[in-house]
Amino acid sequence: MDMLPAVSVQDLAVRRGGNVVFDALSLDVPAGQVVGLMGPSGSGKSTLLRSVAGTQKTDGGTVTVLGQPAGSAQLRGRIGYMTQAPSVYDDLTVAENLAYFARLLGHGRDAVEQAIREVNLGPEAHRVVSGLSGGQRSRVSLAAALIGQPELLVLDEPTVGLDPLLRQELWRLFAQLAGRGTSLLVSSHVMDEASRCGRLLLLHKGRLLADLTPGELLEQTGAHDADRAFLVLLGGEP
Ligand SMILES: Nc1ncnc2c1ncn2[C@@H]1O[C@H](COP(=O)(O)OP(=O)(O)OP(=O)(O)O)[C@@H](O)[C@H]1O
Repeated sequence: MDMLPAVSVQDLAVRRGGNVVFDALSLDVPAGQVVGLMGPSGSGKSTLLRSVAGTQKTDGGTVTVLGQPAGSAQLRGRIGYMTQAPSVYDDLTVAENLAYFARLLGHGRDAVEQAIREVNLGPEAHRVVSGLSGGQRSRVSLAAALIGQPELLVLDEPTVGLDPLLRQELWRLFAQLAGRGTSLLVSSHVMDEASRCGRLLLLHKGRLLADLTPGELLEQTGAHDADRAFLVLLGGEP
């Protein structure tokens, strides 16, 4: 059965501070999968995620999210968005932060407890955020995005600063969420995370360089790992 894409971007144009980030970017994010948005620093990943979340001023084209224009009020509570910089309150505990975000969305204590469990922050639940490590703080932001089990998760480099074990746990969680039907758009510039995704969108200088599965990426480039494959696509050395 063909499902509507979770996100459809058509001819998107975005300028930021006088820089043209996208001039006519078009792509689809299939529903119910972990879709990796990969690309080097400055390729436009965060700008695309902001456009999907509805927080980016755009200069042309359309971004349709779960059948609605990006940023529309009907999408509130249907999307969880985690920005690159932790966006939680330093002077509150983990649980207090999440209770606050849950209240905004009309959810109760169960939703808070579930989000804390999913990111493995149980032992830190009653610690003040300012006293947590960088990786723990980014997991608090992730937990905030997970509250209420949104249909689409838009996650900007959620595994930055995490040790390999935690990264592995989070990718497992993403796969579980997709198994339940959640759509995930996850950015990363760590190419070895590409193999964890169901599908990959590779951005380079504001253009879509490839839209394929991790298997197709290796097959089409003849490379043994995603890092090399990306270089091959860029026209560099295999
Ligand atoms: N506030 C800003 N003002 C001007 N230009 C910006 C601004 N933010 C981003 N840009 C430019 O937009 C382009 C895309 O940036 P973006 O942050 O989307 O890339 P990215 O792929 O997410 O990078 P990274 O992996 O380093 O986070 C870059 O050329 C960047 O310099």
